[in-house]
Amino acid sequence: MKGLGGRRGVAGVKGRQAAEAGPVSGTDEGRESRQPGADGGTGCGAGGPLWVVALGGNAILRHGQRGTYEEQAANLAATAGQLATLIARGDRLVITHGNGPQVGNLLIQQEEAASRVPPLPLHACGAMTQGLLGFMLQQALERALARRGIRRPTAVLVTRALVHRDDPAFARPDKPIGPFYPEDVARALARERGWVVAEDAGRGWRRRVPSPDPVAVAEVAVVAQLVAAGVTVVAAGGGGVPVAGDEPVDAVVDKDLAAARLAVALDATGLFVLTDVEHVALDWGTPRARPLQRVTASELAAFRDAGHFAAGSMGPKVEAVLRFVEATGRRAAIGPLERAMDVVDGRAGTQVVPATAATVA
Ligand SMILES: Nc1ncnc2c1ncn2[C@@H]1O[C@H](COP(=O)(O)OP(=O)(O)O)[C@@H](O)[C@H]1O
Ligand SMILES: NC(=O)OP(=O)(O)O
Repeated sequence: MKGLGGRRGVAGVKGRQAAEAGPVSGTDEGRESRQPGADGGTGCGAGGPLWVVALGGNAILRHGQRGTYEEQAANLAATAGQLATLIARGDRLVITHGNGPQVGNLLIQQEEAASRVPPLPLHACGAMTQGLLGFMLQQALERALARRGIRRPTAVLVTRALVHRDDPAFARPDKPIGPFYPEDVARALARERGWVVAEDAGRGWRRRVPSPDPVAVAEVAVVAQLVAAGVTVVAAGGGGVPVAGDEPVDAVVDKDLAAARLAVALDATGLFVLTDVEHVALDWGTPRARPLQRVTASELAAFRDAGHFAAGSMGPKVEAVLRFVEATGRRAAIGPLERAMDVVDGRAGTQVVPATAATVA
């Protein structure tokens, strides 16, 4: 993976400097890095800035929806519209997406039909969700681009996330999957089916499964080749199928952490985690809650260490952007999906910058 590139940005030195300057106005960052000949030697070739974008659950399934195919296709059409605006102006995208609701639902289908058809294990369900959701995103994206008169291929890669077999996460299931339940129903399911359940960020109770830390994304070199060929790539969907050594393991990897691994390995210009809140908040869920608009990585790390970000929801997102900013010295952000371009351009969300002075709003 080292061979994919040195510390020069995909966008070249000028583009990197623009990216490091933190939130930018308009599309200066993109214009800078779209100059001919810009090639950071990453293996991703020349072109516009390369953003790794992690799509949160609401990109595919909104809270309160049951998760029908039609609901998910409609949500993805809206999501694709946001992403198409970026592609249309020349930005290059590698996209990861969540699968928590879908993989949990699929696992229930395995369990409840087990007397009639052989149930498939969790990691197989993860692979299936990668294929299906990637396909649905691919369809939506190519349609959204076609409406703008743009023909740009999208490739969906079934991707593996390399994990350690002795990761402590296997003993401490904390990844929420599947539907939300009232507490009493969740506790009854835990008793009857042996599930681990816990409350999820004030929204209800959910089943939890282990979520080992992705050490690397196995197919990153292929992702780089596709990007270099001008292809928009959907990879590490659902965080990637977790594999320890050469064995798949039953777990669900966090897609934000997988996105950070991808972004660092690809030497991406920026990492953007798109979700359903305007900002990351301190003292979230309390009357003292206040949004973070622009922070340095070290400030954000201090807030993390003080316990501001919940495991299984905001915690991994914060960890992901910190890893990217600390490893590359470039900007990352967490912000609302419906303002994707503003988040990318530094006008919305929580902008995380390397070391320059940042104001905590
Ligand atoms: N400190 C925080 N600031 C903002 N949101 C938080 C915070 N802690 C937990 N959350 C919750 O995290 C959710 C986003 O996490 P999650 O639902 O896992 O995202 P996604 O499915 O979009 O990847 C928000 O909708 C909010 O309910
Ligand atoms: N795999 C994963 O991180 O899914 P969610 O984003 O839906 O939790």
